[in-house]
Amino acid sequence: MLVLGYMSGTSLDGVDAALVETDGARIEAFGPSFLSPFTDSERAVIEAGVDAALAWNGRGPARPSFGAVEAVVHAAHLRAAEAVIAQAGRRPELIGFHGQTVLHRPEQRLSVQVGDAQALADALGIAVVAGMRQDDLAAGGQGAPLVPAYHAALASKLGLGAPVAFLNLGGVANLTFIGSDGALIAFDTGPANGLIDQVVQSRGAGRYDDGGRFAAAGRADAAVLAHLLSHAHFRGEGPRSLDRYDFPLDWADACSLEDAAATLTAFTADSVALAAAGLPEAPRLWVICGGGCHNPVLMQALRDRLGECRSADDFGLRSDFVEAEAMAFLAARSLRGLPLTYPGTTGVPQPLTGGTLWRPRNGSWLLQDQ
Ligand SMILES: Nc1ncnc2c1ncn2[C@@H]1O[C@H](COP(=O)(O)OP(=O)(O)OP(=O)(O)O)[C@@H](O)[C@H]1O
Ligand SMILES: CC(=O)N[C@H]1[C@@H]2OC[C@@H](O2)[C@@H](O)[C@@H]1O[C@H](C)C(=O)O
Repeated sequence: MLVLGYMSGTSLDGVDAALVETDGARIEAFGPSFLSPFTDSERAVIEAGVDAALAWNGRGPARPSFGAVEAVVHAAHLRAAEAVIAQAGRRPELIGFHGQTVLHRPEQRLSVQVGDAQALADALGIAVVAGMRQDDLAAGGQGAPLVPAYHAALASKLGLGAPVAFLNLGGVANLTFIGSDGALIAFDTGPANGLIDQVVQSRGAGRYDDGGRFAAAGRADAAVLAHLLSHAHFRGEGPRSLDRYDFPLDWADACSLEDAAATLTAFTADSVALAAAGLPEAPRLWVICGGGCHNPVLMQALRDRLGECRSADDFGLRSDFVEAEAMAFLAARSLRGLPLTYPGTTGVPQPLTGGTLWRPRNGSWLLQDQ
């Protein structure tokens, strides 16, 4: 069936939408994709929601209202749907909806994605699967990362020999390892671009380190790097999944933009290398997805530490839409009751399905037999 997957990631650039033809077991074909960018005022609304969520932190006083964020998220998803449906000339039968993460606190069994799945189903007249992190958290998993099942399906579709790793470089970096015995291991390795973006934005120098030009002109500060790498996460004491806001940035005020960018680029690469060192086998190939694969300085830093690293685009994939495609694939799995998460991915005790199905109250429900 044709499924529309959505992802609005932690970098707050916009909503990614991608169509995938899938039965939830195999990827049959890729349909059109579209990034619906947030306007500056929409992004400001989401940032205010993230700030409110961080101040609340999952503990009293009362949970803040995310109504304004919900409205912005909803509008951007409708724009994205309109674009991909027009390109495909066909309507999807199902939607996988992630929503906008404003807070991720797995130790409190809490991960907050803002969005109104019922409103989306009603507006588009298409059934929506949402809340794919929630059953996993309730069962003692981390609720993230969710994409490994899709990475495994991609590895199989492309015939990539194991051991192989996928690395997503968004705000946070998450890795999926597929071992030669078929083992699936996944976790967030540390930051990817989120901290770099924060420093660049705080200096009024754009939204991100375009092409890695600031990092290329700076020098990594070894003392700061050692301090950052002493974080509990890298001693295996932290959770397997991270929030974009989990690492300190106070030190950056004392650095030039270039040196801060160089230090943070090295931090991302070093934290992936630390994760790689703990894997049961060294991957013979790293497939890199997410916005970070457009940063040649970061890609070179990874190659220096890991060996063969290739952008997902080199395999005919769409590096910027892998997460959105994954949400489509997972929605189809959810509908069939197939596992979304595994002990080796989120730490859930057994392979577990998840997600809630929201049928449109006013439109045609195309999957009536399910
Ligand atoms: N040309 C480029 N040069 C350098 N960095 C880039 C470039 N293009 C994108 N990026 C980086 O990629 C980021 C966006 O990546 P992506 O869209 O994968 O993140 P996300 O999906 O929002 O985050 P997450 O996966 O953590 O939820 C940008 O914020 C920027 O840091
Ligand atoms: C809570 C949350 O939204 N986490 C994101 C974020 O972005 C990258 C990394 O951190 C990953 O854990 C996750 O997204 C993808 C889709 C995942 O769950 O696999």
